[in-house]
Amino acid sequence: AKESRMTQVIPAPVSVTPNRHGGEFRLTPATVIDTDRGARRVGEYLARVLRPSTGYRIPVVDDRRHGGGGISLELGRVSPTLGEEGYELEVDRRGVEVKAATAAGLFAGVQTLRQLFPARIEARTEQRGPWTAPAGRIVDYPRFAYRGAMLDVARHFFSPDEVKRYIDQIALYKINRLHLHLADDQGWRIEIESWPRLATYGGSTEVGGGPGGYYTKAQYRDLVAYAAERHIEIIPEIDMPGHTNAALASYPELNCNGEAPPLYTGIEVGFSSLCIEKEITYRFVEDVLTELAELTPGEYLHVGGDEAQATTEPDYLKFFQRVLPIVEGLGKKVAGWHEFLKATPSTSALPQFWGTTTSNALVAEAAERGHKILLSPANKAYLDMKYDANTPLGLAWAGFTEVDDAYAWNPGEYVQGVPEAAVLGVEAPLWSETLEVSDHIEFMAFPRLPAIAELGWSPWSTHDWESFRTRLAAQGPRWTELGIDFYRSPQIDWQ
Ligand SMILES: CC1=[NH+][C@H]2[C@@H](O1)O[C@H](CO)[C@@H](O)[C@@H]2O
Repeated sequence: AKESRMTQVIPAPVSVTPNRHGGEFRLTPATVIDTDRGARRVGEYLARVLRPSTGYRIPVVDDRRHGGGGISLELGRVSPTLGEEGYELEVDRRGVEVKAATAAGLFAGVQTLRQLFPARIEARTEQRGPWTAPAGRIVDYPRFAYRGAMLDVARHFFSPDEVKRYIDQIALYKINRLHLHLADDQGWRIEIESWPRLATYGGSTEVGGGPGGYYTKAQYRDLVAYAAERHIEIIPEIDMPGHTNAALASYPELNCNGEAPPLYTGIEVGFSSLCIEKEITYRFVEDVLTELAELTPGEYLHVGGDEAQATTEPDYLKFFQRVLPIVEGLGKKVAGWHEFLKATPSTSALPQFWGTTTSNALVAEAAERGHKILLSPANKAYLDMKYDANTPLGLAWAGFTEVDDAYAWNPGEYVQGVPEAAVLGVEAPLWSETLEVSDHIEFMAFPRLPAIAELGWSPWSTHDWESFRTRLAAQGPRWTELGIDFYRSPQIDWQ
C-alpha cells in the first residue's frame, strides 16, 4: 500500500506523519522541479533520477511561479533543529515541498522522496506509471554528523566508475563521508608527482597479482567532485608507518637497508614499516601529504597507523610525533586508526575505533580528553566480514556478521567511557582482499550498509529490528531496479 512507503524509509526519519485521509501526489508529464537558486544542482540530480523511468521531461526551473503540481526544493526558513543536514518534506495531491537550511539538507530530503515512489522509479528505462507518492509530512535530521563508508582500493584496485557506482549507492542512505584506503602493502593508488614510481610501480599490481592501477590526479579530483555533488566528503588514507610495502618496493632509499622489497600480492599484514630513523622518510611523508592535501577540500587526512608490528613502539611514537604536525601544518585534521592515540595527538584528531571489544583504554582516555571518536567496530561494521560460513567472499577474523549483528548496537553507548556526545559518528569499512568487482562490493555492502547508515542517522528511539527488517525487505525491489547484487539474507522476508 502506498502509505506504507511513507513508513518504510531507511534510515528511519525522526518523524513521519502520513496524511490521515490518505491521498497521494502523482508525477505527470507536466511535473516541474522548482528550485531555489542555491538548490539547482539538487534539482538536476533529482530530475536525473526521475526522467529515465517515467519518460517525462521534468524540467528544472528556479522561479517561484510554479502553481503547484510540482516538486519544489526550498532553502531557508526552517527550524534550527534541522541543523546542517535536516529537512522537512511535505507531500500532498497538489505537490511536493522539500525545505532545508542547506543544499545538503535538500539532498537528504531527495533521498527520502525517492523512496516514496514505487521501486521502478529507479529503473533506467521507461516504465509504466502511475508514479505516486503517499501524502504526508516528514521532519528529519541526523543523530550523528559523520556517517561513513570506507572502500579499500589498495588490496584490489577499483576503477573510477566502480567507485562512482558505490558513491551513488551509499548516497541512497544519507552516507556523507567516503574514506578511500589509497595505499597499503599491495598497492599505491594515487599519483604523487614528486614520487612518481609510487603509482606507476607501486600501483602496478594487487592481491592475486592482477594489473592493479591507480588514479591520476585528474581522475581523483573528478571522484572528489562526484562525491561532493552528492554531499559526500572524501577522506583519503595513506596508511603508515605499517602497511607500506608498495611504497618501500617503489623506492629503495626508503628502506633502512637501502634495498627495495618485491611487490607483494598476498594478504598478510604487519610485516612492513617505513624506516623511522631515516630523514628521507619524513621528506617522503611531507611530499605525499602535501600533494594529497591539495587534492582534498575536506577537513581530514587519514594517516592509518594500524598494525605497525614491524615498527618498535618508541619508533612508532617518534614517527607520529613528527608526522602529526605535518598534517596540521597543511591545514588538515588528522584521522587515524585508534592505535595512533599512543602518540597523544591533539584533540582535533579523529581516532577511528576498529576493535572487537566494547572497552578500550586508549579510546576512553581520548574521549575523556575531548576527542570525538569514529566507531567502526570490526565485529559490527566491517562489511568484509562473511555473513556466515557459506559466504563465498570476505574474511572471518572478527567473526561472522549477519544483518542483525550489524544493526544490533547503539553507537551512543557502545564503547565504555565513550558517551554519545563523544561519538562523531560511524563508518562501515569494506576491505578488498577478496573483492574484485562492483558485484562483490554490493554483495558485501547490501544489506548491511543501510543498517550502519540507520545507526548513524536515525534517533535511537526509532531503533527496532522488526521494523528495520521489514523496511529492508521493501528495499530489495529497489536494489533490483538499480542492479545492486545484494545478499538475500535469510533473516529478511524479501519482497
Ligand atoms: C584497520 C584494520 N587493519 C586491518 C584490519 O582493519 O582488518 C582488515 C580486514 O578486515 C585488514 O584489511 C586491515 O589491513
